[in-house]
Amino acid sequence: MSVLDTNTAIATAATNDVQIVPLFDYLLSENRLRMVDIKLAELLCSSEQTQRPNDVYSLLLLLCLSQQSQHSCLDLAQVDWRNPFNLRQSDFTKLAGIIPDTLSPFSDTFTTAEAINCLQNHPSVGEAKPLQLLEQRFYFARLSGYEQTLASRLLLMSERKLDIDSDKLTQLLCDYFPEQDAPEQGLDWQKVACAMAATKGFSVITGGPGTGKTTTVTKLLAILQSLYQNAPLSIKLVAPTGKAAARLSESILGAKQQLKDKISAAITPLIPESAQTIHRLLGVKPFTNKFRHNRSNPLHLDVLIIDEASMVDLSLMAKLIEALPEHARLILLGDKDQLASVDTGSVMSDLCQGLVLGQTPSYSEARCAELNSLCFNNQRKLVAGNSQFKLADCIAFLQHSYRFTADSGIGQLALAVNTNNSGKLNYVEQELSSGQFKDVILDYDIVNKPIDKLVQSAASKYAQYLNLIKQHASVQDIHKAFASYQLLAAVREGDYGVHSLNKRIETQLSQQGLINVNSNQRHYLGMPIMIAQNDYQLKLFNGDIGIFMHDDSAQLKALFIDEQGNQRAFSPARLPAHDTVYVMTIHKSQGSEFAYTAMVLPPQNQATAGINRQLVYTGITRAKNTFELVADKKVLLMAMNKSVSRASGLYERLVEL
Ligand SMILES: Nc1ncnc2c1ncn2[C@@H]1O[C@H](COP(=O)(O)OP(=O)(O)OP(=O)(O)O)[C@@H](O)[C@H]1O
Repeated sequence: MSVLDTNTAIATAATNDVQIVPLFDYLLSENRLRMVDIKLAELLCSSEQTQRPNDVYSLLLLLCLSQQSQHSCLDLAQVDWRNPFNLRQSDFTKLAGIIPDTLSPFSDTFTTAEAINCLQNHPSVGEAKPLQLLEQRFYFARLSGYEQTLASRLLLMSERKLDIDSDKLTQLLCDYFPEQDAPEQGLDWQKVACAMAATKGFSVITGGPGTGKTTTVTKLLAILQSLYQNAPLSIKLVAPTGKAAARLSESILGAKQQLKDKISAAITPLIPESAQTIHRLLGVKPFTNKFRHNRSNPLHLDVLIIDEASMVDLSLMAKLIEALPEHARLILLGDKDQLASVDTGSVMSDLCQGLVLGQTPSYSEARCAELNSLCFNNQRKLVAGNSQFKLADCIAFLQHSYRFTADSGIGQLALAVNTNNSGKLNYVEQELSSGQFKDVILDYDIVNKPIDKLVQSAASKYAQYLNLIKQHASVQDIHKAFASYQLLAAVREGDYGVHSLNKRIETQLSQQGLINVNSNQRHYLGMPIMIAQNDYQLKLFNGDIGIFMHDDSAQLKALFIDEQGNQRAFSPARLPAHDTVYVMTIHKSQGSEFAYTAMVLPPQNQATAGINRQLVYTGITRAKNTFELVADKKVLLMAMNKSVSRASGLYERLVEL
């Protein structure tokens, strides 16, 4: 909307039965700003020395909003000074109620340079002050501090000289990655990734689903233990959630099994099989947000592997890295294209900035020579690029999917979405209609299709675990059956949101006599729940899934399986906040996989701003064997076209000037 339109709208509205209020009062009334933001801005702008209090006050409110959207900072270069709070036409064209008096609190001629100038001169901005400015990035000091800690520690780790027997490493790489096993087209990127991670104190191994991240890291651990056989390394495996940790344990165990002919009997026991959550590794101090392990009480380990690293937020990553002993190696695993962490920051995608599918990452001349020597008998297979990013030589990108080959609809659909390629989407549709792809179901008829059909289909899948409960099957088997199917929703509210669909599925199962919902009791036999907030005392974490069953004394308990495979029972009264989970949001599904994953996107008139490429890609890549999409094609295309990123200065702190 142009400023002219807005002024016209305000003038028009003023003649009607609406009240015009100052912009910030309006934003407060709409819950877009919080009172705590206003108070903070007042506090920090109260100083006499402030030259431009009104502008700094407004900038602070923008910073608060940007932090609430999980950005690490406010990128002043990205702000539209004529409409900085992203007001819409509808904010000014109400027939009743209140409307804001202006589109922008800044003057018509205000610029980014002016914003930088007034912040630079403000007493609360600067070193050891509550606010910081780094070029055009405006920070709360805490988040700037985390970024700085992370950047400097990662750089130190990457630059540390390692004592490695290169001849032995070359031989081991040759043994674990024989030439005949390399993918037909191109380089064996898994071999390159192993060589990279073996020769640096810090490395990232990123890749889409089934590109062999776990297989590669298992080989890497075998290689590292072989290199240091005289003094075996202490290796720890972690993931951000219990579910992801359980999945990592399972995958490492599977990879070890598959590689049993390659890994020697002396090395096999030195590769850990059991992963834990990051919180468990760091040791949470009850009732605080502090950990037992920190800079002054470092962890006891030589190598740390973090899986699903895209889910780890800036603050947790910084605390984890601070708790590493100086000599430790760190390896991040994950898919850079998935949704960023629930909390502030986007560490994984920041570190993987600039990687493009089908292209060789940009490595330095010296690094290419080293890798060509270790992996390719000095043939010039890797050619140097010109990246200024100081960690470029630490980033390995796996590009060949072993799980989803060219004849897999899931892999092709994920690729179409991830690369916003509508031609590829058409190809998937054609292959589906000719019966070539058997692992995908695309249902675009969301408008005419009654929700009941979707609900019935989900209920028929959930009947399996509910029948197992009736048959008194083991808790493990019941959990396994429940996890074999999952319906994912993109939104919480509306007909196609989590709340409504959960209710409908519950009603359907109840009508079929599979569950017995009692209006006097919230919990019932067979009810699946997901924990909604961390409880460090009970060691139940956000995202953990429990199912209500009867224990030996016929008491109704929520039964969970922890990441070590042990079962844990809790009576309903002890449980932290939790929700029914026949349907979960795509956000909550991150770090999990399901044999059959169904995903529903709301129709166009209910689609919200949060539906984007990363969200849909994350949903698709949860599917192991079958993926079903129920969505209006227009909404799917709109999501593919919308890629989101978070403001952060991590990459820039690591760029060579
Ligand atoms: N070099 C390879 N040659 C043949 N098969 C492979 C190779 N690497 C991995 N695989 C197979 O591909 C499948 C996926 O591998 P893996 O689990 O290591 O991938 P991932 O990237 O960790 O997957 P996820 O998407 O679950 O994170 C496994 O069945 C594995 O055995």
